Amino acid sequence: MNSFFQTVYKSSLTLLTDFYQLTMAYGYWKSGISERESVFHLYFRKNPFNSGFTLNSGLELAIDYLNQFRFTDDDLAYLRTIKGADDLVLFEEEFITYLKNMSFSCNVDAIPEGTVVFPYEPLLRISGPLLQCQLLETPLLNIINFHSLISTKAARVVSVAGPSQVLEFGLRRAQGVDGGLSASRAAFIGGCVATSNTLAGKIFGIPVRGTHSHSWVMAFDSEIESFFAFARAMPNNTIFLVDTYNSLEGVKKAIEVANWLKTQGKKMGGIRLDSGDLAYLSIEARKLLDKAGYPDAVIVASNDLDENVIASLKEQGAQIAVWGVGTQLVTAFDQPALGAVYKISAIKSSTGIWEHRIKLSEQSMKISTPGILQVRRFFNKSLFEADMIYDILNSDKLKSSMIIDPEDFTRFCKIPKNCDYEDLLVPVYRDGKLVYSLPKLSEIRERTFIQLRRLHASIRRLMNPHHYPAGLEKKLHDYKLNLIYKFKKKDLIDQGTPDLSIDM
Ligand SMILES: Nc1ncnc2c1ncn2[C@@H]1O[C@H](COP(=O)(O)OP(=O)(O)OP(=O)(O)O)[C@@H](O)[C@H]1O
Ligand SMILES: O=P(O)(O)OC[C@H]1O[C@H](OP(=O)(O)OP(=O)(O)O)[C@H](O)[C@@H]1O
Ligand SMILES: O=C(O)c1cccnc1
Repeated sequence: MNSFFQTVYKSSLTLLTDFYQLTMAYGYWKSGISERESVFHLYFRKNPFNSGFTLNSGLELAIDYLNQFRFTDDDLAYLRTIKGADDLVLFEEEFITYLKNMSFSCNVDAIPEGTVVFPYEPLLRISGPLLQCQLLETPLLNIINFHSLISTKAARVVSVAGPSQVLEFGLRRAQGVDGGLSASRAAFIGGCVATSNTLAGKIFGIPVRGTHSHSWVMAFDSEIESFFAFARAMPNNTIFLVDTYNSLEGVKKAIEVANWLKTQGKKMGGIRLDSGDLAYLSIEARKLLDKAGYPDAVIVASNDLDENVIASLKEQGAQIAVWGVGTQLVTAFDQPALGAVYKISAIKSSTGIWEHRIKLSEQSMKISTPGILQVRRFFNKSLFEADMIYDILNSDKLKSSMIIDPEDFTRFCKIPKNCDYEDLLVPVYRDGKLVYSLPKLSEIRERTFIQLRRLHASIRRLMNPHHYPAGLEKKLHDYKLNLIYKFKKKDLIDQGTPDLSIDM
């Protein structure tokens, strides 16, 4: 892929961040701590769509963003124009010069795209100068939140549709230009076989597919004339939309054209249904096509489909080989945002010692996890068993095999014995240099399939899925709890709350 952002936007995207990131950057610089080494993690707290998993994606676009992360003269000229309340410039010239000379120097570790992930697991770990890490909060969230959301939705749709294919048809109802393009890429990673979005095909190399619209049929004096014209124009791409006037009558007309195509040595591709009772119509259409000698002609269905409608149609015995899914998929209709956050979890003191940081909240789910985190996935030959979030500064003492739910410490479990394991976050940048070799989009999509196969079916099911065990390693949990008590309930520690030892 060429740079997606530069292809589409042709200018710097460094200012694609919330303004408060720049005011904080200025504040760090004024306070003399802009270069202080710090660690941030990007993670979400709840799987979307009541799903049992989330499919991680968007890393390549995050890399694309980071590769261009520098302030251009244009960006700086704009910053000089921004004024405060008393009409004085906000950013002094020396700070502008600091930004001009800034070059990306962070370490980035990330979970590869196409990996199944779970709440509280860091998808990205950014460490480096405080000011740089801070500025990156908004764009990284923007990219990863949307991408992972749509990939997860696509994985759900594809999992119920399988083994039939899913085409992504969403561009016309996507949220804007990037909403359409990013969604096409994310949907492909989630398992769609192709997109109707031709620019996404060009930029990302996703296969493009398409049928024709109602306007095509309506532009001719009769439906059959329109089918013949389409067949003559493009005899190798003949899926006829049959529902403009009457679906089953439309199928009969498609069969007439198929008979003609046969005389030309060509085969009709099939038909598309786009309204009415898709179960009934597909079953009847299948009978007509089979009877006419076209058992290979595919039936494509579209019309506001999502994973639940597809599951219901399959239960009803619908004879649909290809599903065209648009609006519900690319807008993540039932849950339009993932809600990942980006929090600082450690900072080096002026004497070079790592100090942990924690964000407190009345809601336990919103309390951040301190440390420099990694995710260890345990698995047996066929299935993923459990994920452990641990602090790498404490990894040599990783003896405990207990994980504890970050939201509810009464929920814990032991990692089964004799599992293999792998650490999910892999190096992507070292001192600002890209050290990750980017997989092809087709490889990412393949990874999705393999990853999903390794999740127990009860975790993949659409409704009320089983909870995959993913939690904090016991020492990290104890340490976090201790910090919470230290900040909030110092008196409880004095009374001897169980197991609060910190020896990190
Ligand atoms: N057999 C079925 N079972 C469950 N849902 C279905 C079935 N057939 C179609 N649907 C879905 O029901 C929703 C509404 O279908 P409906 O036929 O009302 O669509 P429509 O666009 O109003 O059709 P029409 O153009 O005929 O008015 C769509 O999401 C469609 O995919
Ligand atoms: O329903 P979705 O999942 O969003 O899938 C895309 C929809 O877009 C098209 O409809 P539209 O009425 O825009 O054009 P058409 O004339 O091609 O049907 C297509 O026929 C689908 O119904
Ligand atoms: O090719 C199609 O059939 C198509 C493309 C976009 C939206 N709806 C249908």
